[in-house]
Amino acid sequence: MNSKRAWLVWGVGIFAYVVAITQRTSFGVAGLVATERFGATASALSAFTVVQLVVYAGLQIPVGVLVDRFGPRVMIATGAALMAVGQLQLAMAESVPAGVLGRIFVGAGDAMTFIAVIRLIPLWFPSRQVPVLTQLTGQLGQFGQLISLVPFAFVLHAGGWSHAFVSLAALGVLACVLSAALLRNAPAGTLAQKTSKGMRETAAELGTAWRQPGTRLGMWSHFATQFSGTVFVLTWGYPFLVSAQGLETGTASILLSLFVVVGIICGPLLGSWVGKHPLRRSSMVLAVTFVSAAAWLAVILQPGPSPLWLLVVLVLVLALGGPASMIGFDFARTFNPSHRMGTATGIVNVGGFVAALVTMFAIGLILDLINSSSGTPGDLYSLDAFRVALSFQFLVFGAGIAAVIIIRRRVRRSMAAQGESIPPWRDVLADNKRRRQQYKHEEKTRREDRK
Ligand SMILES: N[C@@H](Cc1c[nH]cn1)C(=O)NCC(=O)O
Repeated sequence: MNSKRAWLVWGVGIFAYVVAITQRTSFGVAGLVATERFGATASALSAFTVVQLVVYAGLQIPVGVLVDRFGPRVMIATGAALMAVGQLQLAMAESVPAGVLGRIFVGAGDAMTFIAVIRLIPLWFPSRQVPVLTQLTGQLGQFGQLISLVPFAFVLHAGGWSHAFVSLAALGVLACVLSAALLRNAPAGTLAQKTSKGMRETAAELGTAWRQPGTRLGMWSHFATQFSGTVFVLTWGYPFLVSAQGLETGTASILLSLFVVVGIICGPLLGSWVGKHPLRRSSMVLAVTFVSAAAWLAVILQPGPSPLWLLVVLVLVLALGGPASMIGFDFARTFNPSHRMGTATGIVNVGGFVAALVTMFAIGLILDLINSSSGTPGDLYSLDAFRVALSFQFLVFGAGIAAVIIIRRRVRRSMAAQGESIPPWRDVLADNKRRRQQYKHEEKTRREDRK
């Protein structure tokens, strides 16, 4: 355990996840070019990403079961190969259906990657390192967005559509070859756990994982915290910043790349906060969700384009949703036995992506409705249209907040029935103050003893 081999396996897993995120986010950067290439309306354009995410979200639970059966190596390599096929198809596509077919392959391959990479960690590392490495995996994977935003965008604008997507296919082939050659499901001499559950047993496990309120708290936490940032990065963020807010494309790319920086800085901080306050995880979820909704409100209520500082604040707050959504996986891990973790993780991961795809589709639809009813077609991405369309998010924020509050009451009731009660904030803060004072007092005594 924890040998050079373990780090190599983790490194290759991270590389495969970075490549998956690059494939996932590439279409968001290509959105404006795609509008011209396919002559697509806003809702047809969002169909590319919506279909991709439907496939991704729909495959989460089956993939969890398959990872248990066949191990992460096959799943990661197959996922990378599928994404390469999808991007090749997109490179050649000249119609909306042909392009959407490519994104279906990308969504399917992407669905296989994160769960399988996460599954490698407990097989190769001691359990005390698992939470931190899981958070780091989630954050490091987001570097894939930077690849989309900088080199991919460069090739797209300099070399054209086909070159850009063929390059992404080549990256997928590289991830596939490296995964097949270097990944191992478990250290030599360890028997990788394989299950051979039948359909009925698998369905029963799924039902048990779903009935566990902690799993649903994880799913709704993922739902509430992740969707807005995902929508922003994958679809509407770039056209909103460039066409509606009037930013230069370079400035918009820099703003989008802040997502990665915030994740890398805040992920470990949030992880350590969660470690110290495991009974306050849902409060952190609610705080991040409220702040995201407030930042959107401030931007949408601006009479004209927002000042750059406000857009930076919006991006920073939305970016916090990524690390906060990892709290959902923490709920899955701590409320389920290890043999049900894959299924529970799959359920949690569905939350944020379902919320994101409903939102991005609705925004596209509203933009089209406004455009077709305005009598001055052509200004599809105007600021006023975006202000109306983006307000749809408040419904989703509201649903997420309500669901987290309701389900956490259930979780707390069942914890209380098992003798574990949640101390009020007042007591926690008083306890922290008392501990700080005690520490200061001990330090002072030690210093005086040394004199
Ligand atoms: N919560 C994300 C990962 C993340 C971390 N920071 C920003 N995003 C997640 O659900 N990942 C699943 C995946 O397939 O990427």
